[in-house]
Amino acid sequence: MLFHVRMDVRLPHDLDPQVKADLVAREKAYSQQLQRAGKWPQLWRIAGEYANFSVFDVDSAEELHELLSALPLFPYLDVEVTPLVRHPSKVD
Ligand SMILES: O=C(O)C[C@H]1C=CC(=O)O1
Repeated sequence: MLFHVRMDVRLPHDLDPQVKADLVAREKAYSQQLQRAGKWPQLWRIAGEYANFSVFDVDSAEELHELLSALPLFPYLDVEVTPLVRHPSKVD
């Protein structure tokens, strides 16, 4: 199942810089682990925003929820999920 996910990162302005650096480093490592596993095949920065458009390829909505909830930045993310289905006009 494919899901389009928009994540807006909302880190507090007064967050300790060391805590922020650690969170971002752990987020990067976790996201790259999921990308290598094929679970997170698309990751794009939205130009001019601290936000991304992603596509997740997972077995279920429950799995997507598990993966997203485990993101180190999850407490600081606004997340919008859109389930995707194949378009009838899509050429293979
Ligand atoms: O920066 C972001 O968009 C948030 C998040 C998504 C992947 C990652 O490494 O950080």
